[in-house]
Amino acid sequence: MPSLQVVLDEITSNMASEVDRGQPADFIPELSQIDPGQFGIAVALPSGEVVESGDARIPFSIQSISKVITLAIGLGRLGDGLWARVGREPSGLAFNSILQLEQEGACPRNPFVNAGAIVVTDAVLARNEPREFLAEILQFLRTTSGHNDIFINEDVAKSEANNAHRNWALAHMLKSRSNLFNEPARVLGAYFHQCAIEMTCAQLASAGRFLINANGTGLISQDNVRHINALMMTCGHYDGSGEFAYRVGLPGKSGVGGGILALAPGRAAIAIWSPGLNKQGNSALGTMAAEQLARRMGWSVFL
Ligand SMILES: NC(=O)CC[C@H](N)C(=O)O
Repeated sequence: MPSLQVVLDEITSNMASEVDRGQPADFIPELSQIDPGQFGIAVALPSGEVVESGDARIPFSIQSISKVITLAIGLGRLGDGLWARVGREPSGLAFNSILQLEQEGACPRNPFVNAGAIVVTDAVLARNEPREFLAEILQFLRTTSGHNDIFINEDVAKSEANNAHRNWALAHMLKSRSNLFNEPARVLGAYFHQCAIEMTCAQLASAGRFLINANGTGLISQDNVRHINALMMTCGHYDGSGEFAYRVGLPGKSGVGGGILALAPGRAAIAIWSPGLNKQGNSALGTMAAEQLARRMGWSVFL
């Protein structure tokens, strides 16, 4: 088995020479400014050791990776009751697609497409204040990562709120179908802020360890670990989920900030960041790096 540090350094140097780095998200103006030349990777092992390379200590916007945390909290709190409001099937459509919600009724396909994530945020928010909801998510991430310096970037949250017309459409559609308890503005305020949490690769990999532990942890049951891994594998990269499973062979969740959290069950939690996105809105170099890492370490769950 090659040394993990050597493999990560090799991948970082491979990525430095990639010319086709994708485009940073353009629908959140604050994110469109970010330099696509950056690349970071960190791997957290069950022992707690974290191995990293490249820009692994630069905070980035975790965006949709936050949906994994709200799902973990939602499943813990509501159990299977959550599935009355959101499905568990891949959508085969873009993360912000409106199509299925109109065609199929109130229940979004899965908790990772925006419509489904907005429902999960609504369910976890319930009657609480948005600041209590956000404090709970930050606390979850600080506890699991062991890092207290994890914060929300208000400018990113505002930038999205002012431009996320599709999310406003989705939230109003959900409300019109009686699958939102709170008012759209209240849910989306919470949702834009959870997406605007910033973390480094080193912090995110450490936090991700709660999802590679076969025995569950104090925070989440073994069943929920397995269920969340399954959903990350089938739905975590939207209409790029099949491609990610084919190339990488690991459960993963992407965000339009260019981050990816991938899990090698029982072995490693992996965080990769590079801001340029591919056509499906997933990190272009992040996917490539995850593929190289899984192959070099023999970590694909499909052998
Ligand atoms: N895929 C993503 O990261 C999307 C998150 C973004 N905040 C949105 O709701 O559109």
